[in-house]
Amino acid sequence: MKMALRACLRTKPGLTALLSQLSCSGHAAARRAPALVAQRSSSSTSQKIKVDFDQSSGVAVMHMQSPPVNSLSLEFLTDVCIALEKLEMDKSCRGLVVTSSQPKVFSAGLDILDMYGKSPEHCAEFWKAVQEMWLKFYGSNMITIAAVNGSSPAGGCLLSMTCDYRIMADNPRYSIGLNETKLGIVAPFWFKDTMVNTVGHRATEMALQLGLLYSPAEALKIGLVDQLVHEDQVLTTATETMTKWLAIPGILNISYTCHFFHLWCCNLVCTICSCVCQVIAAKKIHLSQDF
Ligand SMILES: CCCCCCCCCCCC/C=C/CC(=O)SCCNC(=O)CCNC(=O)[C@H](O)C(C)(C)COP(=O)(O)OP(=O)(O)OC[C@H]1O[C@@H](n2cnc3c(N)ncnc32)[C@H](O)[C@@H]1OP(=O)(O)O
Repeated sequence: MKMALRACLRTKPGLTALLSQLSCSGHAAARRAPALVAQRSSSSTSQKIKVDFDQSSGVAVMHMQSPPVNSLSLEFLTDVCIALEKLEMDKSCRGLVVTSSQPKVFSAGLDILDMYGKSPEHCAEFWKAVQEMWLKFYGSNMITIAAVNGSSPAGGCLLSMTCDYRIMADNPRYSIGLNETKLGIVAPFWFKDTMVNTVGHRATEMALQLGLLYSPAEALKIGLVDQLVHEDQVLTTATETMTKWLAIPGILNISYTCHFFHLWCCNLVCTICSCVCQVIAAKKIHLSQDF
């Protein structure tokens, strides 16, 4: 699925342009960007993201380092998107591993504090940034592997599902899943679609209706993650796996099918509608709070 989306993006410049208009690269571009320099290995750091790029293997490792739990705030999302954009532009970068520098947590999902009591403008910007992260990872030209070295609820789970492969730490204290229902919120349909593409319809129905968080063993069983390893081995296994994937001829050039392209277009149109609705809702809430 992800490869098909990637191919769509590569072969449809119009769509790419539309996406870039939709995306929040306006505010992203205004911010500092981690630079990738042409040397064998390079390391670039924003406050919340560290990228190590090994030019000889063409593999970059993105470390999320936003304490305490890598919650996805507007600022953090923007940094992630900028870092990804930079890597995407460097054609020598063929693979990306995403992992966490925080102990016990991959990502706690959307930053709840960044959604509460904020202006409608901030909410709209925030929501756009969430969508941009999803679009950028899902449509990435690189092979992406999530090295899930801790708990990964809600938006954290979404982030990992946008990757081609997920390796999780085999620690029963960690959990992963779309738990929005348990928080009294509805997971947006494109969260749902991403999960359907990962684990299928029935497992997604159960997961979303009950707001399930899965242990690593349960997640492996339903296919939400692809591999469990000891937590000390998550990153090394991810880079080894990446090497194997990148050795497959033409891995970055898988052709797309019309079906996937249609699905992509549907998602795009619905995303625009959803974005407009969010803004309207935010404005209504704002108005009602005034009375
Ligand atoms: C009206 C229109 C508005 C438009 C805007 C958009 C609105 C859209 C609404 C629909 C959205 C639907 C989608 C939602 C997706 C999400 O991602 S929602 C977020 C869901 N996240 C969670 O449920 C995670 C909750 N956290 C945890 O389960 C645990 O914290 C953990 C397992 C991640 C880590 O556990 P532990 O290591 O034990 O740490 P803690 O002590 O629990 O936490 C440390 C510290 O972090 C704070 N924190 C945790 N999670 C978040 C978070 N998601 N956002 C912000 N902050 C978080 C926690 O409060 C602690 O802070 P303090 O130390 O107490 O200050």
